[in-house]
Amino acid sequence: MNAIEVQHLTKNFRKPYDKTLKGHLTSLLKGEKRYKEFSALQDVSFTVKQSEGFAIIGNNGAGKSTLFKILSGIIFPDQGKIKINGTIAPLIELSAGLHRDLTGEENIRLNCAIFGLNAKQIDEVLPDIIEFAELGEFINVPVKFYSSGMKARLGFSIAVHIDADIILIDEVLAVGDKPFKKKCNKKMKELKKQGKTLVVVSHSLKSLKTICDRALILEKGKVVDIGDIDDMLEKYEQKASS
Ligand SMILES: Nc1ncnc2c1ncn2[C@@H]1O[C@H](COP(=O)(O)OP(=O)(O)OP(=O)(O)O)[C@@H](O)[C@H]1O
Repeated sequence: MNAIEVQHLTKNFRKPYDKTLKGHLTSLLKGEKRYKEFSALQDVSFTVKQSEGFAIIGNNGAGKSTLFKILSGIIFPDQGKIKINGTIAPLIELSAGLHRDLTGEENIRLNCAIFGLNAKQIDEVLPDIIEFAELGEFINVPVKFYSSGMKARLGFSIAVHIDADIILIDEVLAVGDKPFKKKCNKKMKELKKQGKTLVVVSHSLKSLKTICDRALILEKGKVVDIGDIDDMLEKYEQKASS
């Protein structure tokens, strides 16, 4: 069964023309357009199978985060269809989903409640999330005082413990230290064995190899290729070095 089906997805954004204030005012008076439209995603189609590890690879600005935001329901596409079979836990951008004035523990409770866990379920899962995050005393400190690595620990730990069917992981492995990255990789492999679907964005290609079965290469919002992870990484690296 497919966990995710994406068909002909297109997302346009508006970018202001690079003009001086005088230029903008002149355009305004002349009734000229002050923005140009561009496609962050253009006719993107792919499927992710259940319990598959699926990587999205692409250079800066290729559209990876935009695609993740659409999959998580944070923003909507202009065109295209998405079908998600199951519950989804998005771990996108480090601080997204974490409230800066709440402590680590309060953020865990809040995120679990938003995901639909009741008070008893939250009490059950809370010790596991705290233990995995390894934040020590900082679990009782507001998140605004956390480093990016600490936020990544908390976000990752919440996302992998709330028992979602599909987990979206965006670049979290880039900021964690070596022992934590190792622990995350191990956890992701365990989750796959349990039948969870993982969709991962990372510039750390080596770690993708151990977690993902297939990959999609995005370039300027368009799908270049989809296939076996080793083939796609080789293709991407060849392109980068040419
Ligand atoms: N809200 C927005 N308004 C206007 N343009 C945007 C918006 N969000 C993203 N973009 C643009 O869309 C394009 C794709 O951005 P996106 O963040 O999805 O790329 P990415 O592949 O995740 O890049 P990176 O690897 O640097 O994180 C970029 O040109 C970016 O400037």
